Amino acid sequence: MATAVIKNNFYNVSSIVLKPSTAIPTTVAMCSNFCPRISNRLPGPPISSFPTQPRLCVSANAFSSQATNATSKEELPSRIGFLGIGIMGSPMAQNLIKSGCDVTVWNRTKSKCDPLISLGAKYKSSPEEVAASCDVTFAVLAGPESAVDVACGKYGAANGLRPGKGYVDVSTVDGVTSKLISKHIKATGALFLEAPVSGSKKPAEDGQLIFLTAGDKPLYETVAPLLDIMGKSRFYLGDVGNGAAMKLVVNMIMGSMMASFSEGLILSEKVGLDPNVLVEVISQGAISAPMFSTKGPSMVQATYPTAFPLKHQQKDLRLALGLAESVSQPTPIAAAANELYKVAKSHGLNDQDFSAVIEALKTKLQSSEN
Ligand SMILES: NC(=O)C1=CN([C@@H]2O[C@H](COP(=O)(O)OP(=O)(O)OC[C@H]3O[C@@H](n4cnc5c(N)ncnc54)[C@H](OP(=O)(O)O)[C@@H]3O)[C@@H](O)[C@H]2O)C=CC1
Ligand SMILES: O=CCCC(=O)O
Repeated sequence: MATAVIKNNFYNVSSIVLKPSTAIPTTVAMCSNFCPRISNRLPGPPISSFPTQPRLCVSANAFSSQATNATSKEELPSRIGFLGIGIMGSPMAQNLIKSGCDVTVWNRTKSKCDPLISLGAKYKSSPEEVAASCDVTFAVLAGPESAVDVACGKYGAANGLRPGKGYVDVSTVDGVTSKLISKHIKATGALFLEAPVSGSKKPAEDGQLIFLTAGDKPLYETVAPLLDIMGKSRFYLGDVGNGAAMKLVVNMIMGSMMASFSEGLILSEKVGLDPNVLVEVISQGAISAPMFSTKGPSMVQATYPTAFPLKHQQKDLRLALGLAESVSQPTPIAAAANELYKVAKSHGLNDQDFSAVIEALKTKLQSSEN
């Protein structure tokens, strides 16, 4: 059982029901004032278009007795670094800047930093320089290799860290990689938090991400107000590796759901049904999911505007299968889904949205490749 922390209070998560509009419980509704109050403590102009949806903060039961309201006693980190300005990193950094935070950015492809620099961000030419000039540095990188390289490589962030600083890795990686990065970061005397996110491009833009954190609790408490600017809820899950594992399990389920949904859309059309009607039927029943309603109509049109790149979904399935293998847990559905994403990649769909996996099921596409 997990407990929810909202302002100074702890709640049994199962007793909290988030409903739209007037049905929001008082205790949860209190939290809608949370971020503007925090943001007013940050330097810079007040937020005009800041998301005001409720924030839910959850920590694993084992930690609930120590959990405190992070907003009541922490010193806000005044200089924030951001490494990796991609689909996710860009809107996340943008929300911090718009909230008045002092943000310094770096990206391998420098031009992607330009819009953030226009908004007031500073720029440094290496992860090392960013980490050296900031109190807390966030990283949102493609996967294990880039996350290790940017944190621990030549000119990597670890070179700029020292006691009193913190490093928060938001990239989706496996637990082994996260522990390796943690070891390097902690060897400098700095603190480490893994903080992969659930939620895609739009939730990142809207400050509605779900943070799955693990690692140094004091750093979690320090960055909590920043997580609340970028997200709608945060989970503290204990030791490094638990956040990565939670993220991989979630994305394993998501990847399998999308593959199954794709089969359903294709089959419905083949037997003469309107796949748009299938999307509508699904939306009204027990298997309704925002993912199906949001992506279904564009999948029927065979368009895949990228929110979550297909190559990253296949990476996450690969890492999830490794996680399952490490504990000898059969995951046949995820293994089959992974094969489908690999076929989609072989058709050059790497950078399309992961919903493009449906293309791997199209007979015409497959036979034209044979
Ligand atoms: N998009 C989504 O919906 C979500 C993504 N995630 C995860 O967040 C992370 C980022 O995703 P997203 O923003 O979509 O991905 P993008 O592909 O848009 O961005 C990847 C980032 O990693 C950088 N990068 C890649 N390789 C290297 C390298 N070798 N050295 C240095 N930097 C490198 C890229 O730099 P450059 O610009 O130079 O290529 C870019 O900044 C991934 O781990 C992903 O799985 C998590 C939740 C949702
Ligand atoms: O890692 C990507 C997750 C995408 C999502 O949660 O919608």
